Amino acid sequence: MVPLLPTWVLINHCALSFPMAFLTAYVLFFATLFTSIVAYRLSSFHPLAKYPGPIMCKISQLWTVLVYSRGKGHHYRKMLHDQYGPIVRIGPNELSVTEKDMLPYILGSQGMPKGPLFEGRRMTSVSQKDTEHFNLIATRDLQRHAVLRKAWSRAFADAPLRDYEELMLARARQLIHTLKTICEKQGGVGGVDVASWIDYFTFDFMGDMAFGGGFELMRDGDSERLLSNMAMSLYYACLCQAVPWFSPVLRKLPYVGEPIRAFGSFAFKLAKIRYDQEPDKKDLFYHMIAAYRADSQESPFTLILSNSLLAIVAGADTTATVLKNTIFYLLTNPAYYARLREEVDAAFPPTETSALDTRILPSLPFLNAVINEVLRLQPPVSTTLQRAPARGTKGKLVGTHYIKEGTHIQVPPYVLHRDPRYFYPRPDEFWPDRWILGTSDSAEFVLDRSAFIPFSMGPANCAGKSLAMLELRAVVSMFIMHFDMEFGDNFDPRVWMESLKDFFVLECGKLMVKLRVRKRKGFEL
Ligand code: HEM
Repeated sequence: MVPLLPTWVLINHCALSFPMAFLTAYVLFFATLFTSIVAYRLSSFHPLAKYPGPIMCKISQLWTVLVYSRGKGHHYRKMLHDQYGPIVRIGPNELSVTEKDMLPYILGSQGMPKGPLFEGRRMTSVSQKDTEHFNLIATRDLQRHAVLRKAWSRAFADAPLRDYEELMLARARQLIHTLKTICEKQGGVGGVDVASWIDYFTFDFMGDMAFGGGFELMRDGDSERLLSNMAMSLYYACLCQAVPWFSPVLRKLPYVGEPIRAFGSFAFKLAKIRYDQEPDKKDLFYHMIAAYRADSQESPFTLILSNSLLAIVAGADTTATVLKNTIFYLLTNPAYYARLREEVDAAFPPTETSALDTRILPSLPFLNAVINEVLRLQPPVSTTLQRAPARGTKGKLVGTHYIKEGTHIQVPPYVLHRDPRYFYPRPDEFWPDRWILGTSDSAEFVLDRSAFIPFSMGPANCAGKSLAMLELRAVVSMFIMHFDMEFGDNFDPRVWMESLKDFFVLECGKLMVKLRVRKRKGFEL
């Protein structure tokens, strides 16, 4: 409407025809609007004016979209912090922080609710008002988050964990058995893309855990293209997270939105099946519904539907990434691989014929050091832990920094974990021994566990952390026990590193490995 006034002026005073006047008025209007916005964002009046950062970031979020579309957002963020320091302006209204003393005020119990990024990531077309349809991770309202979180937390208490452990070990045995069969068929040495098999395994297990079964990727392959639909959905979610208003538009686009819709209808189908029939074994939703009923009158179907995608994405992809990277780092460092094998073999001596005893695993120092080191160097959620002052509060004091409502903060674990102030020496290198040397902050050695946040921290930290650690320890140990591994012919570690893409969850490429079944007594599957 506003440009109609200059249109009238141009027609009457400059003798322009209506179409020319109309066009000129619109061009002038938007040029003035954009110039004013850019001028304001770069001016000293902007609430984030005092923070350093690249000019492109200060001008528009579209710059961030461009950077993240290439998958190297984690490298870019590290470069920004190396250049500008621990607090960087990474968007017109956004800061990135690696100052660990500020973490409790951002992520911790004195912290803030989730930021707008979580709206951009939503894969289903749920309106802003239908808050009961948001899953846990996408819920920005603190009270609503607390209700949902209680259900998730109860579903990960000790007793439910034992139920999931049984399911996880059954699937892990299936994975090892399948890989052994491949080795036999290939004359003793199986050349396989371990990355795909790990994806199949984590997906099958999440299916068992969340829906009482349903996926058989290890057995049947991925004919429904679940993994590629999930990967594309994550990619689009990653692009939209910086521009949440674009998310509903993108979902509706005919070709581009197809994988998101396919993945959404797949989750709907599973949720429906799960709602209609109780599984034989107690699964995630069995425990969640029981906990939820005590606090809410809402239909369990809504709970299942809204959280089903979250269970798969949060549980399968993250754990798979760490498993793949653990195998990668071990094969790149044969001395560490040999040391880990020694430790695992000693813990489960050849006379032992029983299956893996998971109770022993948390006490194996090198196993845990290796896993921590992988989580440190390649945290699956690398850069985008975002929080913002609660709506209507005007702002929040974060340490000594006042953050106004309408601006937000991200914490990038990838950068924090490589900060020499917290991990020193060799902050960028795979050096598991730092976890064995222990906590210290002398000039020669620093290991600051309070800056180690692969599972985030505070009230919205990873709900599945205990399960993830159980799974990581067990599956890594089983690979070590049952196989001799080396990289496949022509495998180039640089290509692997290049394949790691920060699409909000770290994505990986192919991991070609030669597997040889170990000739060793014991270790029954
Ligand atoms: C190594 C594996 C895993 C890593 C590194 C990891 C990491 C994380 C991180 C960093 C967050 C916070 C995300 C944010 O605030 O943006 C998170 C949240 C979450 N994770 Fe995990 N996760 C892993 C495995 C799992 C598993 C196995 C589950 C089980 C299904 C799970 C369930 C969740 C849930 C439900 C949330 C949302 C918590 C909330 O908003 O309160 N995660 N995870």
